Amino acid sequence: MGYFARGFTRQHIVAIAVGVLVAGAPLIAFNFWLSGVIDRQGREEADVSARHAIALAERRTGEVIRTLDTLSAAGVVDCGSAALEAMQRATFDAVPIKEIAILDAGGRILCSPQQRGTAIERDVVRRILATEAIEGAPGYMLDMVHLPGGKPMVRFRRPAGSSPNAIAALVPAGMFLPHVAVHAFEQELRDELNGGLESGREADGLYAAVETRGHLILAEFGKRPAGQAARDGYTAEHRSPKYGFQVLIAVPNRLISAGGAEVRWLGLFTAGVALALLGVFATLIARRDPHNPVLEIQRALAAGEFVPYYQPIVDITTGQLRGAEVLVRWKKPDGTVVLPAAFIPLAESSGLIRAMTLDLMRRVSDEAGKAIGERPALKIAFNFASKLASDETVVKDVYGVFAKSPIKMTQVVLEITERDPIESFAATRQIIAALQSLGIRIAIDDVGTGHSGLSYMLKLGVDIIKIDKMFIDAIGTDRNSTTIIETLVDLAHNMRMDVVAEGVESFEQVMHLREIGVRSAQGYVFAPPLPGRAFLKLVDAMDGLGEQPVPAPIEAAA
Ligand SMILES: Nc1nc2c(ncn2[C@@H]2O[C@H](COP(=O)(O)O[C@H]3[C@@H](O)[C@H](n4cnc5c(=O)[nH]c(N)nc54)O[C@@H]3COP(=O)(O)O)[C@@H](O)[C@H]2O)c(=O)[nH]1
Repeated sequence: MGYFARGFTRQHIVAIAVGVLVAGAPLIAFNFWLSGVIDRQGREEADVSARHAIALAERRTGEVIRTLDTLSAAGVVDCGSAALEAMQRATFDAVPIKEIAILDAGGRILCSPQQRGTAIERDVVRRILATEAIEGAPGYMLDMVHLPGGKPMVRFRRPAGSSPNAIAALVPAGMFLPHVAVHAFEQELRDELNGGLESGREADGLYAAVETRGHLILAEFGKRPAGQAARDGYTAEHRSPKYGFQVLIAVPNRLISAGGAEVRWLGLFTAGVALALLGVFATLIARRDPHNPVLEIQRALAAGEFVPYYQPIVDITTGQLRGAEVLVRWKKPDGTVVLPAAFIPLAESSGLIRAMTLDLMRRVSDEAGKAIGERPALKIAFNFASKLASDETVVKDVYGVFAKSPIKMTQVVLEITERDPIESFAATRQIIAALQSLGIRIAIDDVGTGHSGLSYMLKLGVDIIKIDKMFIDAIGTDRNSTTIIETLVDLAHNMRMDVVAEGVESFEQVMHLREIGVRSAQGYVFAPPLPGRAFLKLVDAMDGLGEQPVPAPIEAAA
């Protein structure tokens, strides 16, 4: 109890209630929807059954009328042996007819192939309950007949030729409403109906009837619902356009819903399992390790915690600002600033580097776009992971950023490092060409540190080479490094490429680089990577300076 009291706060209870609601609402909605579908289906089935029953009653009536018409036309008007034989054959051929008889003008049976004995004897045991003319069949009368101990019968009768006699056919009432007429019902309904029809017992709330327009009931089972019972169910009614018969099938709602019980349970079970799986999935997502570094980067990216720092690039022959290299920093909400070495490798391996690079470009455009755009001589360089340089869709994205930016394409430099191997030389070459066609320039970064070989990298058709700090550090101490730098500078000049020296930390290095013909350099001797505001101040301050000697170092801001 103590644990419960301590462990569950109001928020927990609200969260659980919300969870139950969120999980339960779709189930309730689904159940609601399913009930609607089942009810609609049940009603449609009742309608279909009623239409079947009407079709059947029409077919049977038509068959009886055709048979009697044929006999009458063939001269079957009395009790001669030929007439009796024809009546016997017709009884055998017409499925619904159980007996054909010749009646006298008073309606008494004169003879029938199925009946032996005198007419008087037969009339004593046969009772006429009701009589009505048949709509759509001129000259025909319909009698409801009761046989002793037998099932209810329907008798069709017409004049026998021009004689005063009549010819009549006896049809069991059940022929107008057999169980096949309701075959479309769900199993439960079928059982009810069949049970009702075959056993004679009252179907539980289910009612079906075929009646004439004058409400003479030809066949029925069940108890006709009235009042509330009628309101608590659905009644399908269909009328025969030929003979005016009407079929009524009344199904209580209880049976309609019962018909779909299996479907409902199956549906609810499936929906429940799907929701449970969703729940498990959602829990797993919620429980994902909050310290997963890739998720952390993803979150920080969405929160805008990756910001650009700008390291100035200086013309060491004039002292003018030539532009800047953008270096990303992770500014955490607690104020700590994380250097790229701690997250760039993971951003690259997880694929987040693309979003990060494009985000950085947009931020630079927002923050320094105006200042840079107003000074066309300034260039802005971005580190461009070699993975990105082999993805052709990136060209469109980079274009999308700078097409809307005050920074012109011709001011943009993308630095591809020599340190990482190139995944596909052909694709990279193509993408570089596409970027260059926009006016963007491409630099090889960290030259001298990779395994690809400079000549291989140069085949990519780049515009700038950036000499790595490693060689700059060795100026004045290692002759080989100095020779390598001189060779690189010569090579670059011969190939009409620009050279930028990186990681320049001393005035001696600046002097040496200037002597061997290097014009652009970046390094702590001028400035560390600066946050946006400091960089913009520097851009402003450098405006007034004409051709000046190399500027004095600026204090690192981060
Ligand atoms: N794909 C991307 N990679 C990026 C991005 N931003 C940075 N990086 C990569 O991280 C590497 C390390 O960057 P950083 O820690 O910012 O270091 C740079 C400078 O701060 C540092 N530097 C510059 N001048 C000096 C100096 O005089 N002395 C000294 N000790 N260090 C100096 O060097 C790094 C310059 O990097 P680069 O020119 O790119 O080689 C960095 O190397 C990038 O690969 C990014 O947005 N995307």
